[in-house]
This record gives sequence, structure tokens and C-alpha cells, in this order.
Amino acid sequence: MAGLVRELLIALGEDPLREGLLDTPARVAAWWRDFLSPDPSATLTCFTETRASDQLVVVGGLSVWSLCEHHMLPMKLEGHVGYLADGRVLGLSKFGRIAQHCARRLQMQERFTCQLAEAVATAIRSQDVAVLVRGVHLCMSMRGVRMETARTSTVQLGGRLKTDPVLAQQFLTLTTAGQRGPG
Ligand SMILES: Nc1nc2c(ncn2[C@@H]2O[C@H](COP(=O)(O)OP(=O)(O)OP(=O)(O)O)[C@@H](O)[C@H]2O)c(=O)[nH]1
Ligand SMILES: [Zn+2]
Repeated sequence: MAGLVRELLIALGEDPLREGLLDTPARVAAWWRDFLSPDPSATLTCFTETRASDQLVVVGGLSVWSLCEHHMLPMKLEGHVGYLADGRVLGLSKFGRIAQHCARRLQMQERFTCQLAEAVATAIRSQDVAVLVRGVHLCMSMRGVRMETARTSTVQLGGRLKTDPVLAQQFLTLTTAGQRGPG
């Protein structure tokens, strides 16, 4: 990868041997390796909690950086995950770990939203999962159409969070309310 970055620098009209660029290929290669290798040791710890029966749990503010696969430019995604806990709850930090895992690849916001929902559903062994993602795409703000204020929202609803409009509405309300929470 470092060799390819060196070639890219040359294609950009740069001298890869000038002092400021000498270590750039290695740095960029290291960054790509890091970006594409989310922590494989993360275990998705679940707990049995019989009193959490039919409880709506919403974890928001799962803020991650990903890369748009069309332009290889960053997109900042903020995920909100809701699920119906029914005797089995997932460790709260694990939502963030799953979001990081899904973000660290060349992505589209819609696919990220689906993959996040699917991974949470697998971890809690239930389809009662909802995911809302808000995204800012640098390919739309720093280049191309150049719209700094454009925001994209994607929603994936599954199980009872899809079939029960009251639950779906509660989820959407909480994803907004969460932004005014403590701290
Ligand atoms: N649906 C979707 N589109 C995305 C996402 N990220 C980037 N895009 C879009 O991918 C499209 C690629 O369009 P092209 O016409 O092939 O590329 P382009 O000429 O660079 O397009 P412009 O961005 O309009 O300049 C653009 O409309 C981007 O906004 C994403 O996560 N989801
Ligand atoms: Zn893009």
C-alpha cells in the first residue's frame, strides 16, 4: 500500500523524496491498516435480566467515521439503536463497538444502517431492533454539489419495532430526546 501511495504522490505531481513526504506513504498505509482492522477481540457480552421484560432500550450518539465507497471521502455517521429487551440485555458499550465495526470499511450510509441493525439483532437474538442514522458526507460538502448543511437520515425498523407504530414512534421520539440528555 505504501508503494501505491508513493505512486499516487508522483501522479499528483509531488516529489515523494522531499523531506515532508518521505514518511507519508508509510503513514498513509498504517492509517488504512488501522481503519480496516476494527478490534477483533470485542466480545458482545449479554446479560440475563429477567426484570427487563418488554423494555425499550435506546442507545444514541454512536458517532463513527466511515468512508464513502464512491469517493473514498469521510462520512460522519451518528447511529441510534433501539431494541426490545426481553430477559436478555446487551452490554451498552457493545452498541458502539458494533457501530465501529460496521463503519470501518468502504461504505454507504444505507448499508451501514442495515448492517448495524443486523449485527445487533444477531447479538440479542431478536429481530425487535430499530436503527436511525444521521450522516454528513464530505463528498457532498467539500466537493461536488458543495452543500455544507445537507444531512441524511436513514431508518431501519425490524420485528415489533416495525409492526407496532406506537413502539416505532417511541423509538423515534427517544432518538431526538436523547440529544438533550445529561452531559
Ligand atoms: N445513496 C447514497 N449515495 C451516496 C452515499 N455516499 C455518496 N453517495 C452518492 O454517490 C453518488 C455518486 O454519483 P456519481 O454521479 O457516480 O459521482 P459524481 O459525479 O462524483 O457525483 P456528484 O457527487 O454529484 O458530483 C453521489 O450522488 C453521492 O452523493 C451514500 O452513503 N448513500
Ligand atoms: Zn461520496
